[in-house]
Amino acid sequence: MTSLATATGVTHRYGDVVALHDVDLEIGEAELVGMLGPNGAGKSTLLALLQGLRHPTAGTVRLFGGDPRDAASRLRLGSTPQETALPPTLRVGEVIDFVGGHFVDAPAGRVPTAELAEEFGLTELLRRQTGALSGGQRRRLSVALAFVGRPQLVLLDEPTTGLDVDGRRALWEAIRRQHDAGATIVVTSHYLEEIEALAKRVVVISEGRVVADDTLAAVLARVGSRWVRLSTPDPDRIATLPGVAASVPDGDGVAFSVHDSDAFVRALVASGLPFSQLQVRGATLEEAFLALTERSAA
Ligand SMILES: Nc1ncnc2c1ncn2[C@@H]1O[C@H](COP(=O)(O)OP(=O)(O)OP(=O)(O)O)[C@@H](O)[C@H]1O
Repeated sequence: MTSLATATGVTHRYGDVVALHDVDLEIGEAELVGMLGPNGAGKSTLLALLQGLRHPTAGTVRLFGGDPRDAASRLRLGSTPQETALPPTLRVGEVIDFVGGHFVDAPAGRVPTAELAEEFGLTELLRRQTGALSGGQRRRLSVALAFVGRPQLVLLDEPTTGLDVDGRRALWEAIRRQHDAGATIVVTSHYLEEIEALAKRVVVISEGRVVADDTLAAVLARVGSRWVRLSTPDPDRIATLPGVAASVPDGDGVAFSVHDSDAFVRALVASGLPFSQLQVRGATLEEAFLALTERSAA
């Protein structure tokens, strides 16, 4: 795997606040990495270090093999911070031209304005001043700008915050297309379904530490429990079967949290207790996220 960005033994302090503590992270070519963590976990700080906006208190950060503070190391990097200020009197097309102008001599050149606008659903807005855009339209433009220099690595900090459901899905599609076309992407989000929809690898950060870094499937499997949902007139007796950790009402049925769903189903059948419409499912990313972040905070 070719490494595009690495953090090795990185600690970052803001005065007394330790925002990151001994973090290791490697972003390889062609990855689409989802970064999750509660508010204040350290995600934005890590992205700021990877793009040379901050320098670690301890440890090493490399971008394309160089120091991210050197402009030359950042030529193949695109990013959208959590908040962007756009010049309000410039038109959308002018802003794209302006930012794109920085990349005309970049190794891969720049994406033509019309093409970028088409990709991010901005074509109808090219002549509109950015001050007259809605919050969602501004966000779409900010994300589009990250891609104007045909970057090899793109860091997106909460790209879809403030977008409605359609806007969010449209942006996911655009991000996926950019990834399929070769871009390596790191995306932070508070929307777990966004990470589930986009990411192949999930990095969970809690209180400045990486508490999970694995494939989405492996992170889900880290939560050892499964849910067995069924309809029954006798939920209380089923809840006393061996291996049941919890039971909660679920629609017109009951969901039982168990560690070994096969053993539970065998015990259920052997018990002779009545049931119907049995379904088994694994943990959701939300459950995995809560379990991982609670465990690290404990
Ligand atoms: N400029 C700063 N000065 C002082 N403390 C800061 C600064 N920036 C961040 N912090 C602190 O560092 C910690 C990590 O913040 P960071 O913004 O990296 O978290 P985050 O995971 O991106 O959070 P969120 O999901 O809320 O955006 C927090 O405790 C935050 O208050």
